[in-house]
Amino acid sequence: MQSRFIRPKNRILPSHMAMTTVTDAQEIGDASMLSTLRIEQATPTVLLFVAIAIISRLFYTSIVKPRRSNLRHIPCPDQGFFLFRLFHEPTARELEQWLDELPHKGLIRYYGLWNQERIFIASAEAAKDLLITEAYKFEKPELQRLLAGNVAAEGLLLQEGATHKAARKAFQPAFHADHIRRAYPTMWETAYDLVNAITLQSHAQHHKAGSETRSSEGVGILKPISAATIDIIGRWAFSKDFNAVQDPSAKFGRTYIQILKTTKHGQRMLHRAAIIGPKIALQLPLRAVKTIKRGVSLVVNTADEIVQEHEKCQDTKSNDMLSMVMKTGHFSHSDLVVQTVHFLAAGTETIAGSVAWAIHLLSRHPEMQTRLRDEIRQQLPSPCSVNGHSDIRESDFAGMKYLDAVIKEALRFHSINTLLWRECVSPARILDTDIPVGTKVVFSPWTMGRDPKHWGPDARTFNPDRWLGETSACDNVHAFLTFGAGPRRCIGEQLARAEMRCLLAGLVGRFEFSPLAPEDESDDGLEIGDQAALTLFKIFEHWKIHAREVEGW
Ligand code: HEM
Repeated sequence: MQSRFIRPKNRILPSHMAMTTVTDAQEIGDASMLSTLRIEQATPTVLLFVAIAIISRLFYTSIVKPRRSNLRHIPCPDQGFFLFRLFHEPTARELEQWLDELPHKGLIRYYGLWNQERIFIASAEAAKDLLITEAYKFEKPELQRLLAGNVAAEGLLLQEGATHKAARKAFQPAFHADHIRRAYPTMWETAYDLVNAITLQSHAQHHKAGSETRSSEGVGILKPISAATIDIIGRWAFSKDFNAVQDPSAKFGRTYIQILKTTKHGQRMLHRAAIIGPKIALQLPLRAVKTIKRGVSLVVNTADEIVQEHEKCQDTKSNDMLSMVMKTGHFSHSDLVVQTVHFLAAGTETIAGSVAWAIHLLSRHPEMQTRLRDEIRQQLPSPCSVNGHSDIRESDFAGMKYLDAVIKEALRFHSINTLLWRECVSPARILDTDIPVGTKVVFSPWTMGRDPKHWGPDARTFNPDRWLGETSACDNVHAFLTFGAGPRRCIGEQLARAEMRCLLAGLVGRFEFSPLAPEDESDDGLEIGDQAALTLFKIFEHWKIHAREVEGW
């Protein structure tokens, strides 16, 4: 074959190539020419195959599969032409609309991202079948595993089958009421730190505004609340003082809050990531991806240090969650690291978001806020009083009916988990419908908590008094799904309720909260939070509120 190798002008060859003989060069030239030719010839063919594969898959999932579905008889809303909604995952608000408008018998069928079929649990009876009766026939689907596992690691929430049952058993004693009860002094101390942090922020604002009147800018309370939840889980579960509230620049707290907080822009990125799939999205050279990866690696290293420290002093009778779990001998070192990362995630943002929603709602209902403040001040010592913060006991909260009613109502009205997912892994039955393996099932603590069929005509109104009546607030216990139900029910529920008591009591006892722009906001809070289907991060980082100190406590 004639040599067609031409040394490119101005091209400096690396030294090892500069030694290459002409023959070598010719061969290399011929070979590279051949492969270039092959690639050039092959590229259109490969592209054609890829295009055909994508179109065939789209055709199958969008047109053939829905027509062949065994679940076609389940009522389905009109979602419009599939091509226009291919990249859209319906939000909890859309599901709520279907729940109201579509006649159904407890199940609704709809299409999500990439036109995939979903079965929506539209009644408390159906929720009972999914989460209790048939619980072990459903698992968490891959998309949710990847999204949650990326930040929260494959801990208890994402384990399945026998592995889950054994792990849950090992964790159970640490979440016993007695152990939670002991956390009250720590939680109250953290509430004190939180009140101080917000006071400082508000003073700094007044100073900046140059007056004693409240600043029109408001204060950002979400980060200090998140920091408080990090400090509490650190102290209660791991005997670790992250000091995140007192020192907002402390590395762990700052980084952790950065991973979990989001902006509207961040939410849009998350939605796009869900479209292309988190596996691919997490490989993209994006700043958000780098921030998450850096943050997660810090969390994993910290978790590793925490576990190592516990392993070194196993003899000392530490009573934190990790020590109790280690004593069961169930987990290896690496399992414990994973679970530590997991509990840091599970036990922080959920509570911070719920407290933030409660404050948002109370800020919009001053009469409820005043009633709550009166109860708090009558019943509890100020966390700022000399011994007030360390002497608190669970029994001090015993008569605080209105505080508990406000917490239940905030959890009902704004369940932090808007949508949760399952995939059928062995033939199951929900109500009178056979569910085939592979079916994606969605339940929504948010819509279920606001369904007038279960909660009465004022279901979409924030009304803590509904919990104080003689009769039950709803017609079916499974209509309150904020903590899930059955064997996968939230293991941290009692800890979360205790923490919400302390943080809310500290905040509302001390401050009067009011919205920055009442006329532009609503109880639903779409302006400050998101209805995103696929994420937990429901309140935007930049949300601000007026916080005025109320003297006398
Ligand atoms: C207001 C706060 C909280 C809310 C609303 C909440 C909500 C939930 C829900 C709905 C589930 C069930 C998920 C599903 O079935 O797919 C769950 C599970 C779980 N939660 Fe929570 N949670 C909160 C606080 C906590 C805390 C404080 C912890 C731990 C310290 C925690 C740890 C877990 C774990 C480990 C699971 C998995 C349980 C299992 O699968 O066995 N959560 N949570």
